[in-house]
Amino acid sequence: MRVAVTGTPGTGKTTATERLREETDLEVIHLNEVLEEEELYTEVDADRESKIADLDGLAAWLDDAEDAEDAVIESHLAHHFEVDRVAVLRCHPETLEERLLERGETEAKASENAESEALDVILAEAVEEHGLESVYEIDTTDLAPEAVATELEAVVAGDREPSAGEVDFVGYLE
Ligand SMILES: Nc1ncnc2c1ncn2[C@@H]1O[C@H](COP(=O)(O)OP(=O)(O)OP(=O)(O)O)[C@@H](O)[C@H]1O
Repeated sequence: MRVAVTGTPGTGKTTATERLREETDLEVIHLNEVLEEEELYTEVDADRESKIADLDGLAAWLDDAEDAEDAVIESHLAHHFEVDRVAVLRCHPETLEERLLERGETEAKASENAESEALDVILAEAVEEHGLESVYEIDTTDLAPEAVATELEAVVAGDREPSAGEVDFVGYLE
């Protein structure tokens, strides 16, 4: 079973999957680390000061990595790969913005991500690529990282029903 954990930056993917790694025997792969270690990026986007992932390179790396067969793949890009289930972490845009500013991101990056979260961008991509029956939304706004990890464990174990479209932050944009 390969499960993607995706979501807008700041929804808490890294934090929750680290808890998952500590508390269970699940294999957790942080794609950001793979991208850095294997230099799987095509160019550096100067304006945003971020690297552009080489999606084909990452897909090939996942195909070859023995421990990636049965694993939790964490990244805001994780839903672009071959996986059995997709957990989409969500967070109210205002809370998301606060989390990102606290983490030291710029105002521009924080508000851009808050808007993208309000527009369900990653959820829509996940549903388009994997279908409603494979997507599980987890609203992390009022959940501690341990509780998010518990929800993720339930997704992996098959103890949760697929859910997409239950979280609605569109009012934030009005
Ligand atoms: N459940 C939570 N409740 C409150 N704060 C959280 C929660 N999860 C993470 N945070 C905080 O929010 C910030 C973003 O978390 P984290 O880095 O895990 O997000 P991410 O989704 O992995 O982001 P990125 O895609 O940029 O790697 C961190 O400062 C973290 O401490």
